[in-house]
Amino acid sequence: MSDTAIEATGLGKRFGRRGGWALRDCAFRLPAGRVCAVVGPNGAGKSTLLALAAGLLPPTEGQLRVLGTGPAAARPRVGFVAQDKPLYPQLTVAETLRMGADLNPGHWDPAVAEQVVARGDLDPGARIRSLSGGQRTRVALALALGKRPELLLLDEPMADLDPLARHELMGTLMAQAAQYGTTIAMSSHVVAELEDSCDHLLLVGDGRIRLAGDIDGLLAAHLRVSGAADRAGLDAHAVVESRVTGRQLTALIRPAAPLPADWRTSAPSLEELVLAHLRNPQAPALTTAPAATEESAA
Ligand SMILES: Nc1ncnc2c1ncn2[C@@H]1O[C@H](COP(=O)(O)OP(=O)(O)OP(=O)(O)O)[C@@H](O)[C@H]1O
Repeated sequence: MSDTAIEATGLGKRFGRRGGWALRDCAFRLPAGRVCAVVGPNGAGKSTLLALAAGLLPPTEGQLRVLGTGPAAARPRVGFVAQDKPLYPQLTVAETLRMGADLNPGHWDPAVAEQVVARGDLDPGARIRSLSGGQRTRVALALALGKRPELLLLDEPMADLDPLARHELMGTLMAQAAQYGTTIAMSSHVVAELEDSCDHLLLVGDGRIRLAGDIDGLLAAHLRVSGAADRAGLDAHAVVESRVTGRQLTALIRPAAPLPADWRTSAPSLEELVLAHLRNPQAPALTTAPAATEESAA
């Protein structure tokens, strides 16, 4: 089994010959067994990236390896829940799960799928078209989890779930990851929701990878600093954002040299780190790949 779930090199996707690039020059590695948050503003390219990894879209340029092979070849081992949760509206919940079993001979876990549905109090005889958005999400997640995939790609899976359902389904996902070593890549706009469950981050902005790597490593590489207003003191460091209020300078930096002794420092939270990069699209990118200890600053 490959120790890498997804690896992209020079990956680009353009829709149509004259369309703009939805993704460009993307390079990152997601090690197997990680739970990865995929974050970024609207239109950044998150759905495109997940659909490429699911083998539903061909890349325009570059390479994408999934579970040690091409995305199309990896599809039987990958569960994908798209943003619009496509299901057959005329089928019942039970028929949908039976279809899941038929489509995944030899690796279908009926107990997992039925448990996800049952916890939502869904009537197995109910037609998909009669379900609410959140209930459909539950059925789509049941299908994806029942497949017992090695890699789960989830595009905003929690967006239309109520808080209790979010909590419960996030718990189910984490249990799956812990029990079977499933790699999960999950996009969301709610960073606080990902903080406790994810250990890896992909921040996509304007079709580029802005941050990629182990969350602890990315957080450790950044410092929130404050001190006397002297921007020159920042010159030695990679600055994500800085602000002067009166005589006070505050900044989020990647320190590259010893800091002045009178600066106060604190560790940023994941939400602070992500928001600072979203507010400052020109901030230098950082990609860390644990196995290769590769680091690049663009
Ligand atoms: N099928 C398509 N045809 C043409 N352009 C597309 C298509 N799908 C996506 N795009 C474009 O690619 C870019 C990235 O879109 P994508 O859906 O991947 O972003 P996203 O990060 O998932 O956004 P959101 O957070 O709003 O869901 C956007 O500019 C979008 O307009």
